Amino acid sequence: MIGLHTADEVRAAEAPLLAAGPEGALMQRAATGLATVCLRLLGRAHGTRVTALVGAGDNGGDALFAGAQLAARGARVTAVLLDPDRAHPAGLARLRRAGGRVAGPDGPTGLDRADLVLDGITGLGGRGGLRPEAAALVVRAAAGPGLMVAVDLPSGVDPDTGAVAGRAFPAQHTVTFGAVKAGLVVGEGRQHAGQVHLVDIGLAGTLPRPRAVRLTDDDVAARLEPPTDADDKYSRGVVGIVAGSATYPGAAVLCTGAALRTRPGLVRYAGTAAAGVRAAWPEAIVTEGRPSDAGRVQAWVVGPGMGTDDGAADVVAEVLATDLPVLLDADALTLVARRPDLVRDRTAPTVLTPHDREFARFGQDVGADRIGAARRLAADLGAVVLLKGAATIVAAPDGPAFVNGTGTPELATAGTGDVLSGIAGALLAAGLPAAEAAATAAHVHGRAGQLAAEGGPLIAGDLVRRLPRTLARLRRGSGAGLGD
Ligand SMILES: NC(=O)C1=CN([C@@H]2O[C@H](COP(=O)(O)OP(=O)(O)OC[C@H]3O[C@@H](n4cnc5c(N)ncnc54)[C@H](OP(=O)(O)O)[C@@H]3O)[C@@H](O)[C@H]2O)[C@@H](O)CC1
Ligand SMILES: Nc1ncnc2c1ncn2[C@@H]1O[C@H](COP(=O)(O)OP(=O)(O)O)[C@@H](O)[C@H]1O
Ligand SMILES: [K+]
Repeated sequence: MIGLHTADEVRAAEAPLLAAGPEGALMQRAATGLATVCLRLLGRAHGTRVTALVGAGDNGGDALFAGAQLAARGARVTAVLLDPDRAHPAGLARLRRAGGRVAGPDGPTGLDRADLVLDGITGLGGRGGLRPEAAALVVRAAAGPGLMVAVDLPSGVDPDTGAVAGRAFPAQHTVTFGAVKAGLVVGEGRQHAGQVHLVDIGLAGTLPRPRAVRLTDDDVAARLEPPTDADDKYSRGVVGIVAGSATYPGAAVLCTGAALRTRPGLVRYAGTAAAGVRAAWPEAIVTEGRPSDAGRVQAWVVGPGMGTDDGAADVVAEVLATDLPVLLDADALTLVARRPDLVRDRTAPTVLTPHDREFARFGQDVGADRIGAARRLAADLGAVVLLKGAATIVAAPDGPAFVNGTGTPELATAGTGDVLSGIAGALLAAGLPAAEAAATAAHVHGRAGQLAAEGGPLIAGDLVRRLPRTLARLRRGSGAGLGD
């Protein structure tokens, strides 16, 4: 698992190391790591042109020291000082000694010919939207040809939430120090961070247990155990699905197919799309009746495409009255938003899987702090909330939140959410704790999307078809060609 940390946690972890000295040692580690990544990205230093945007804090110090290292290897480095009187003195001296040039924002910045731009305007100390002069420099940098590399985090991105107020540095790479900041992997911060490179500056022993994490392929593989000799179709977990309608069987077909393809022990379907499901998936056990007619299951998935009429409301209430894990999606979310006590009163686990508009039906917009928003709704309802998005969040009333790291924008197509529900339902039925089932499902779903997108634009059914291969690759190990 990769820990995702806040600015305060990183600062607290740095404190004892700073106190133990020697002075500047941490910054040297950071700058060396930064210069090393830049060299790798440039291929060579000699003859390249680097412009470092330098604010008045230690983030600017990192950029100056790294710039000095690149200059010492033959790069033509220009440091653009936003606040010349306050630029990190030792870093500035080192850059000058190494042959680097220094300019103000209105001087010869070299941005129009740079091979690489280092963004050292603000890091952990940045607050609110970038000030006008910094924002203008970022616009000029983005218009130039240089590879955009953020120091610690893109200036203008909130380190904890990923919120961007106004403009932020649109990095292609972010070299971050000591720990991955949560703001780099969620919301707008994720869009601005590009590829994140973590430089070890020795904080591992002093960082607290993270309040947010990202699962790796290996973490997920460990939660996807294949069947053993001792298994039978019941022992692998029976999932029950209530979705779709006679007129719109699509959601039911996708959801049932995804559950079958994730953990094909047994899938039961109850609802008015029975004919469509039966035709698509003869392996499922299908009833036109109510959930109570379906036979025994270990977890329910309720909602995709089922409608919001009184009949649907009754079915949702019936399922929530069981003592089984229940996943609520789509129309079921609309219904429980009107009667949240149906969720609050449960003792068995409940998972809600809203996108932003469905989330808002519970009374508050998601806003810029997506992890915080998911946590708040989870605490309010006493349930697991999977908030969909480019980086899907899973939060429970307690324990760490999960920020998903897989997926592709190609997933923004109708029906992919129905597939996610089916995958998650199968993992719930298999007995995974609710938050882990949801987070594992989001990871698998994203990997299936990446695999499907290799063949061009995808439709939701492609995910179902790719699930067996996705699961096989994950189980074989992360070196099996499903890179980030
Ligand atoms: N501590 C350590 O040992 C290590 C620290 N490390 C590095 O230090 C970084 C933290 O440095 P930091 O604390 O000096 O703050 P930093 O990110 O440079 O920002 C402060 C500057 O930004 C300015 N500013 C603020 N908001 C702004 C805005 N909206 N728009 C424009 N400007 C704005 C603010 O201006 P002021 O308010 O003072 O006028 C001030 O000048 C950290 O991210 C990592 O890179 C590493 O070397 C590892 C070891
Ligand atoms: N830009 C994007 N990048 C990555 N994943 C996305 C993006 N947009 C949507 N997704 C994913 O696609 C799925 C869409 O689900 P949902 O909105 O419920 O669709 P539907 O209701 O049509 O099934 C979610 O898993 C979401 O995380
Ligand atoms: K920065």
